[in-house]
Amino acid sequence: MTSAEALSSSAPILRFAGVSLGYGDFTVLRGITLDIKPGQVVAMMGGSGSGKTTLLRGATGQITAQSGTIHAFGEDLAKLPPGRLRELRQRMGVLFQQGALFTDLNVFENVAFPLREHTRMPEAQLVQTVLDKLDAVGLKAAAHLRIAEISGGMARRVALARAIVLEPELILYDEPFAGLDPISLGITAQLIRGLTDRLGCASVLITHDVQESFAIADQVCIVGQGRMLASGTPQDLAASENEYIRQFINGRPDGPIAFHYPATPAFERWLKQHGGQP
Ligand SMILES: Nc1ncnc2c1ncn2[C@@H]1O[C@H](COP(=O)(O)OP(=O)(O)OP(=O)(O)O)[C@@H](O)[C@H]1O
Repeated sequence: MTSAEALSSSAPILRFAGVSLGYGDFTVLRGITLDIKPGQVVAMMGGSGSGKTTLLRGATGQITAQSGTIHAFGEDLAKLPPGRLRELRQRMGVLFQQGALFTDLNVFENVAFPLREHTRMPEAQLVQTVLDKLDAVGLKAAAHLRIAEISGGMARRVALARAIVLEPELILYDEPFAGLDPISLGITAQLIRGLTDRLGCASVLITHDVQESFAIADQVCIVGQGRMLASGTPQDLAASENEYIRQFINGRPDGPIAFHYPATPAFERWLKQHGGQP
């Protein structure tokens, strides 16, 4: 069997089937169907407020589907008792835009933190595991530094090492490239691809960066207008004739992507209460 065949035959880590997601009576996204398999890097793209973060919240079970089903590791997230959901979440690494490192701990202890919290790993093994993960992000020799002593780009990489220290099967990245200089951006993209291949995990990234994500992704999904507008390989999307996709890829300000935030039922109620004109 080739690796491509192995990939296509393996069970999905994450499966969205006809999913609607939203908050209260406001539906952000409808009809989302998506399979993410081990070893895949999937880029989630879309305009501001299109629902990318909402999709991640659905994947971690933070919000439940308004309709349809979301399975992670083969389990229906809506049917799991809270304890079981917590166990599943331990198989996911989440990297938020603000890495939120502990400023009172050094680099090493920041990465060691999840191991100390969730495992009883002997100290010698823990030291080696943490150094290995720091090595994977190129920061082994920074282990002893305080967080105040490292740069913003380094802090991102420490947060990445911490997100992978429990060897998650699914890693969710919220805008991993935001605010990085072009070199750090390329390094981070290659790191995400390399870690996905090395750990055999799946990586889902929310990103606005067309160039870097197209360079490393197996699959790109574009959300907008309350649905999944397109999904396919970077090559498929680059060749698309669809206006929205073209506008998105080329970053043009004019086109079908709306500038105005759409009115929601909650806004209509608020406006009425305040006597504003629609
Ligand atoms: N906790 C919440 N309660 C109610 N509405 C929310 C909540 N979080 C997000 N929304 C709404 O859901 C919609 C999608 O937001 P989301 O954060 O998923 O967008 P996004 O694509 O990640 O945007 P951006 O790229 O600007 O971060 C927006 O209209 C937003 O106002």
